[in-house]
Amino acid sequence: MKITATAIPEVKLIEPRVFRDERGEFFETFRADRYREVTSVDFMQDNCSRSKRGVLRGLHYQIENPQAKLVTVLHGEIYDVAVDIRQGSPTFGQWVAEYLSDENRKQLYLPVGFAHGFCVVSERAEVIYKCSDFYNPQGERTIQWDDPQLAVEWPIGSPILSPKDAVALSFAEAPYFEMNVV
Ligand SMILES: Cc1cn([C@H]2C[C@H](O)[C@@H](COP(=O)(O)OP(=O)(O)O[C@H]3O[C@@H](C)C(=O)[C@@H](O)[C@H]3O)O2)c(=O)[nH]c1=O
Repeated sequence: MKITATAIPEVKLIEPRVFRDERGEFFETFRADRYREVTSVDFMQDNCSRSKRGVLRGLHYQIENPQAKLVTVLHGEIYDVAVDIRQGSPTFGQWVAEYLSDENRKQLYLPVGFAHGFCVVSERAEVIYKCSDFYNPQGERTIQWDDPQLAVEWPIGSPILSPKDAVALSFAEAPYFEMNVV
């Protein structure tokens, strides 16, 4: 397993060891001892979503139960984005992105204090992610995927959005985290 810091060093790119043979392939999506190198959070919830090409989910975060996330693609390919919303962070307002797929088997780890989103660049994508706290619908916030201040360079235009994501907050009006509490 290879762990690489991204341009925002707290966001890590993980390349698990993939065992391929004539039957197919095998890799560990998570194991507590090895992933301690990446994070010491305790994961509390696992999620799975399936989306079609052109879908964009995000940019989401929880304000009351902030969630660190470990993102894995089971099928297809996504462009996965992490935005630093920790006020006082040297990389506040910056973003990093990685292509995660069932070919490259890369995973992305986002600590608490980041907004998360992804878009689907394959016919379908099935994504699983571990979260370090529970989902709370009241505590969820969404920042506009195309906020001009953030200027995330998405590989698709005119994405398919949920009604909630279509009326998201601008980055300027979104609540942030304090760097020292996350
Ligand atoms: C996220 C979530 C949703 N739901 C429900 C609420 C809703 O009826 C349905 C679909 O929810 P959403 O439209 O919010 O799903 P989605 O747009 O996929 O939301 C997710 O996006 C990615 C980018 C993230 O990082 C996640 O934390 C989460 O915010 O599932 C849960 O029951 N538990 C959960 O943890």
